[in-house]
Amino acid sequence: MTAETELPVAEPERVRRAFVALLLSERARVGVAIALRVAAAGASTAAPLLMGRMIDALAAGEGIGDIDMIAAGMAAAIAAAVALTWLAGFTANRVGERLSARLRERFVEQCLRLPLHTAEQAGAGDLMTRTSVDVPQSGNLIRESIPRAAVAILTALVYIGAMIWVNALLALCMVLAVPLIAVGARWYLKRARDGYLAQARTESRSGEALSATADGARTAELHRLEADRIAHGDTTIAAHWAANKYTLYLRSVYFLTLESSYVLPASAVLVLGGAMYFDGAVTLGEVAACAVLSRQIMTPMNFLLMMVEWLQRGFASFARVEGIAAIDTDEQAAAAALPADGTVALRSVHFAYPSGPEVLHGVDLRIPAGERLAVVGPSGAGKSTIARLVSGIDAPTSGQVTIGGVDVATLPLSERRGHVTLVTQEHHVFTATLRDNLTLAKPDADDAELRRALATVGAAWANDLDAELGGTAKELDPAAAQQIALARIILADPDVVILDEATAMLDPRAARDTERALAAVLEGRTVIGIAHRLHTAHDADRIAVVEAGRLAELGSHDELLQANGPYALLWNTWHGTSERSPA
Ligand SMILES: Nc1ncnc2c1ncn2[C@@H]1O[C@H](COP(=O)(O)OP(=O)(O)OP(=O)(O)O)[C@@H](O)[C@H]1O
Repeated sequence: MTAETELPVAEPERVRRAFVALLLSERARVGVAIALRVAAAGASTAAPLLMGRMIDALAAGEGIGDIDMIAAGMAAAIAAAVALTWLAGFTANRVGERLSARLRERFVEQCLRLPLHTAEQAGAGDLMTRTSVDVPQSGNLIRESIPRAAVAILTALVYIGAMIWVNALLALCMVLAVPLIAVGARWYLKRARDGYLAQARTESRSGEALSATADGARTAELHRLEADRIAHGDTTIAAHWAANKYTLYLRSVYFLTLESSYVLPASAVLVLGGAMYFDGAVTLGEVAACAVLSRQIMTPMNFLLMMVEWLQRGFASFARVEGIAAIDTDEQAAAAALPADGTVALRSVHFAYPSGPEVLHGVDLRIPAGERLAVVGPSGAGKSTIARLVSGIDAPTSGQVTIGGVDVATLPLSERRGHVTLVTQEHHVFTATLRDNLTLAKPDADDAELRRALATVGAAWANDLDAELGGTAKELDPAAAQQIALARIILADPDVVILDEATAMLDPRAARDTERALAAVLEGRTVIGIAHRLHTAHDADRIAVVEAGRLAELGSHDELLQANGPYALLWNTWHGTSERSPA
């Protein structure tokens, strides 16, 4: 097993650019939501201002008619504020939903484009946590945190503007809140990003540890590894717990500073306002309006500062989601040329799995287009590794693998899929109709084409293309699942097909039947069969014997028996004689 390498987390600059690009993709709607919010905040400042005006009118002994007019104005302002706030919230939610849907779709597309070796090395836990925790959290960021934070900022700005308009000196009292908030926020922000990233990372690891233990429960039991697995689970859970506790500590300190910060300015407005009123510098109404506004400002301010925590957490998740996009999916790799045909060539190919020893030590092999080659050899010789290199899942450490004269490593994934297909014994049937399961390989295939493909692989059971398969709907037996996988190849129509243990799970008779059907279908294509049973090798045009990461022999069945080398030994052993002998 390879050591797991975590998927990357996007750098702050990339996160910023991705986020702005996402917002700009809905710029008109975002603009409307902001305008509505400014209007709503404007309407809610009118009420305290009119209240101050009313106090002054009462103090000046103005007539009841004027007071009524002001009261009516206040009622209208409150009604407008309620209506506009609702409308602004509604618009912001709709935009948020659209943006978060876009984010989710993009994430799925990026996951599907991930090179297989990257996904394999990352392990299921990392990708699973990004999907189940970070994508929803990023959705919340876009749907709730950002609109709410924007609302809070706009509202606070409008309130401060209104205070300055009433009395700049009283508005200045708000500054008293700044030092405490600044110190608290600075302390928190310095630690929060790393804290939340560590929290997400440790959550992935504990998820990975638990799912690996559950998946391999039988093996763990068989090899008495229960204690090891439990200890591993405990360690990852302890790390997750410690990371959670740390972010909780950050929040506890931060919120305490926030709570204390906003008592100061409200008190200062009353004390200073009182003194100024007795000096005749302000009216009672102005003091009252500023006092109400100073309280009112604290609601969005307080909310905004609490949002910093949500925003931190949201952006930490967004960075993990965006990290997937940062992976070089080699889609960008320019396809300088496309394969001319199905000729496969390996030149001086060396390969080592990450952090492992070299497993292929200079393999040279040329398979002309249309040839059927069987690769045989003892377990661990490197047969499957050759299959992975030819299909482009891994790139050689040195040397070159080409299809139709083009380096497989330079072929973009989408192109590569059209030229080479690797079939293993894992045949996944999706919970969907038979038609959907097949059109994965060729989206525009019509029913007649699908039926032809099914008939070619001998899937006599498959006559209803609308039948629901997979999951609880209809559990398919391995042979039927394999027929679907093979029908997909026929539809995908690649130049090169690699069959790696593709028929290993079937009983020999079924395997032979399928291979016969395949032989007809694959006529004209290059076929590389990793042969675990020698009878399949016997049918091939040529046989490559791989031993300890090297090509030991190459030739037809008859030639190799004549040569009386490793293949002859395997063949004779298989037939019950251990001595090498000519065919
Ligand atoms: N994902 C991996 N990470 C690290 N080493 C690996 C990995 N897959 C295979 N190996 C190692 O590479 C070597 C070649 O393995 P490979 O699977 O290619 O052999 P094989 O000939 O196909 O064997 P088998 O017939 O048992 O499938 C072996 O030593 C194996 O342990």
